[in-house]
Amino acid sequence: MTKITISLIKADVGGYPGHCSVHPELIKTAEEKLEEAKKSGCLVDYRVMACGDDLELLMSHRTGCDCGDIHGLAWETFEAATETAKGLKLYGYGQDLLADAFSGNIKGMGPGVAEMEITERTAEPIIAFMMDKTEPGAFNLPIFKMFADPFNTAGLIIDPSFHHGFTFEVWDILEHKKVLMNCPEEMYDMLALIGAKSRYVIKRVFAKPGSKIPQSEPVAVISTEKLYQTAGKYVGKDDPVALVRSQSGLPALGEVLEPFSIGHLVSGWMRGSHNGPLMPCSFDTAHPTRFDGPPRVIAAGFQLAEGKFVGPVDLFNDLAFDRVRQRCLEITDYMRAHGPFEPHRLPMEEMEYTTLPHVMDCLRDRFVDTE
Ligand SMILES: O=C(COP(=O)(O)O)[C@@H](O)[C@H](O)[C@H](O)COP(=O)(O)O
Ligand SMILES: [Mg+2]
Ligand SMILES: [Mg+2]
Ligand SMILES: [Mg+2]
Repeated sequence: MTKITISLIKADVGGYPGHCSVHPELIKTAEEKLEEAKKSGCLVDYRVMACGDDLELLMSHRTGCDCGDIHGLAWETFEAATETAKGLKLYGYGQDLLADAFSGNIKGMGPGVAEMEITERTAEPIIAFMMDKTEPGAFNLPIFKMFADPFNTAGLIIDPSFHHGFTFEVWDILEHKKVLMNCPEEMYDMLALIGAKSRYVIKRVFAKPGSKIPQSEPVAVISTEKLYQTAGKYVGKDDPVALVRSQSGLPALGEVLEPFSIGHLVSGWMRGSHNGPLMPCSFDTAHPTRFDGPPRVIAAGFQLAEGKFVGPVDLFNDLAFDRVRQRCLEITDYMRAHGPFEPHRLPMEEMEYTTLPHVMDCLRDRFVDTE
């Protein structure tokens, strides 16, 4: 059977008001471009979604990962949406389009990319996670819990088809290196890395030998693009996305969603410079307003049908997540009370890529030696 590729490519091409949400006209522009591509046979299917001020293009096609045509289509779609944003004088139009022209692969040009080429199973549940006002490392804890924590995923204990665990591909995003680590065998070593979430990020998860899923195909993939590395300065947060497959030899849907019941602390929020709780929310409430936050995550659930998307179901639009939302609001009050003090504000090393160094530059000459 021909494989299908799922590409989730996102960019902030303008918000309204400020960095709060995506205007419906941008969604319409993107849908028109992708509908054309579907009619021409370039795409099998697509959905356009939004989280905060980020425009999210979910596409299925048969041309594999890193395909120039698909990345070019995403780039052109973001350019068209930028024109719409410009016309409406939306805030920061074209914000994440850091390159002047498309050059074959959208990676390193500003947008975030999560792509997987898979053999579609008889029934293929897939979840697209989209975050705003945070960075790729925000996925480390939930992805770890889904695929490696038996207190989260009962299947690791009781389902023989994945009792042997999973393999994680971890990237060092500063040194541009990667390593494959097996869980549970190397769990403690892996946690030593991925606990440092601003540097080491989980890029992919693979099934192990003996699984129902081919080992060469990822079961989860996360966007790891760091905008400041492309732009050389702070131009907004990376606002990552992820694709996760589920059920039948993989964590069940409920095991995939369970890690988001914590409201774990992530960095981002106001000016990309603060720690705060990641709040799971419905599509309709993914508009970060309080202190430009708190950081949000939405989950869109689909079944694949020969590459077509059946869905989405707005998975966090469920009262079962009300209590975590309440807890996130309490944590928000508590963290906000710290104002400019750490650990609400990020530590100095992580402020290096924000606008704070410019303020520090002005103070430099005033310092004299202590005794
Ligand atoms: O982090 C933020 C935006 O991130 P985003 O665009 O979602 O990646 C915001 O908090 C802005 O940094 C803040 O609103 C200030 O924005 P500017 O006035 O500098 O554009
Ligand atoms: Mg923005
Ligand atoms: Mg954003
Ligand atoms: Mg951003």
